[in-house]
Formats: sequence, C-alpha cells, structure tokens
Amino acid sequence: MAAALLRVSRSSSAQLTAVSRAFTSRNFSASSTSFNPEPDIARSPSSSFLSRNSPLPQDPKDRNVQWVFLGCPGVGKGTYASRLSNLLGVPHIATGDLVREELNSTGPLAAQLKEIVNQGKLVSDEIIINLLSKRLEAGEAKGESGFILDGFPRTIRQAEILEGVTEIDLVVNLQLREEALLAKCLGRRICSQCGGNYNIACIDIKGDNGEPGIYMAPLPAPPQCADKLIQRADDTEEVVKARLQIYNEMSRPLEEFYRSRGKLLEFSLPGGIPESWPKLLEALNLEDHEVKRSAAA
Ligand SMILES: Nc1ncnc2c1ncn2[C@@H]1O[C@H](COP(=O)(O)OP(=O)(O)O)[C@@H](O)[C@H]1O
Repeated sequence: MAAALLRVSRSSSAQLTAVSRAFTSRNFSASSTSFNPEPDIARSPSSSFLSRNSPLPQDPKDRNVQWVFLGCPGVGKGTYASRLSNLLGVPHIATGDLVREELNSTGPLAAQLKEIVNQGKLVSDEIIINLLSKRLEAGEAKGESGFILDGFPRTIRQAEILEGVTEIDLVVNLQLREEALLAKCLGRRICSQCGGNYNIACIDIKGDNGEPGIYMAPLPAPPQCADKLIQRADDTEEVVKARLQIYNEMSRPLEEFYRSRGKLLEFSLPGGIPESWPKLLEALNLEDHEVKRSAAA
C-alpha cells in the first residue's frame, strides 16, 4: 500500500492531486455532513457474502457507504448501482456518464474522447481522474457524501490511486454469460431526454453442460420516452467485442486485486431485474431496507 501511494505521488500530475484532495476532504467532511437514515443496515454485508470473502467494511461509522461496481460492458452495473444509490441515499457516479457528458460538450477534450470511446478503448487514467475529481468536488459542495462508483476503477493503476486516497468498503462484481452481454449492449436504448436506460433484447439462453439457462425479459421504455430513444455510438457489435476484450485484459485483474483484500462480492445475475434485484439485496443484507423504504413511500 505504501509503495503504491509512493508510486502515485511520484508520478502525480495536478489531476491526481485534485482527486486526492477531493477524496480526502470527503472523508473529513463526511462525518459532519453525511445523511444516512439507517447506516447499520446499509453497511452490513450478509452472511452469504461473508462466507465467500469475509470482507467486513473497515470502520465506516462516520460516513456513508463507499462502494464500487465491477462488471463487463452490458452486465447492468448502471442499473443496479443506480437502484442502490436511491436506496442508500448516496450518489451513483458512473465514469462512462462523465466521459459522455464531456464528449458531448464543446470542451477541448470532446473530439479526442469521442474517437477513443467510439473505438471501445479506455480513456487515459489522468483524464478519468480529472473528470472524477471534478464530479466529486461538485458533489461535495452540494453536501453529498459516500458513493457508488460504476466504471471506476477500470485498471490496476486506477485502483491503486483510489486505494491511496480513500477506503472502499465493498466491491460488487456483477457476472453474466458472455452471450447475454453482447445481446444486452446491442439491445440497449437510452432516452435522449431523461437519460433512462431501456432494452429491447429478449434474452433466452438455454442451459447446457451443467450451466443454468438465463431468461431476461426486454425492458420497454414508458410511452413518454418511446419516441426519444437513442443508441450509444459504442454499442455496435464490433465496438462491444472490442470493449469486452479490453475489459478482460485491463479490468479483469481488478477482481483478484479486490479479492485479495477481502472486499469482493461475486454476484452472478440469475435473470433480469425482477429476479436479480431481490437476490442482490439479499446478498447485501439490504432486504429490510427496501421494505422500509417502500412502506415509507
Ligand atoms: N475508469 C475508466 N477508465 C478509462 N476509460 C473509461 C473509464 N470509465 C469510462 N471510460 C470510457 O468511457 C467508455 C464508456 O464507459 P461505460 O459507460 O462505463 O461503458 P461500459 O458499458 O463499457 O461499461 C468506456 O468504453 C471508456 O472509453
């Protein structure tokens, strides 16, 4: 850990210093500003989780959860991270969204980012850290605390930097068969107005060789979004295949990085949202939290 920090600080650019400041100040300020209705429930991993990795969160008493979602393109990180962020009252921060905001802007990085993203390649660690740092600082100014990160870290270097500046309590690794990932990316549709995520794919993969089959119903857009649906430019077959390959090379090693630190919760999606959401809550020991939220709504 000390070695990683040293490496980071030696090669640090202004951006890395910025993320360090943002994360550090979040830690200091979170204890005084955080709002967490039921912190104990939100922070306790279930026994099924414990039995796999025993990654007890490290004394997060004075702040909200700091979680990371890992998983291949199309697995549903955004969907489940966003639902959990609503449930736990912490921001869902997706670096892919930050990149898309920047590439759709008139900023100096827009053209460069568009080219990289549309080939399915990774943006440089420095650019990502700069975008993330700005997002965290803006959130902090609004009184946000805690986070669920989606799409970051994506390289070992990013994970080392993150580890050097803040503590991650839990890393949820979503898993799905590769045939389903491609179909889900190709079927993904986004509402250009509200940003809602939908899917026209109906996935029905039969089980074979002892592997269970999987059924995922389409997720249709509501009428108010139906005529505003767009596809991401990087959700073409060629680019999705490139993204999956890059994920396996650059991001897969993060599983071992976090497993070895006892922080990894492996979660294999059993189906679509109706089947997977309750099981994920169970794995996170959050079922009661959901029931109380629904009752209060
Ligand atoms: N942490 C990151 N490091 C480098 N590039 C990133 C990172 N997060 C997002 N990106 C860039 O943004 C693109 C879209 O990210 P995301 O929406 O998370 O896609 P995916 O569906 O592939 O998980 C990525 O293909 C990559 O170019």
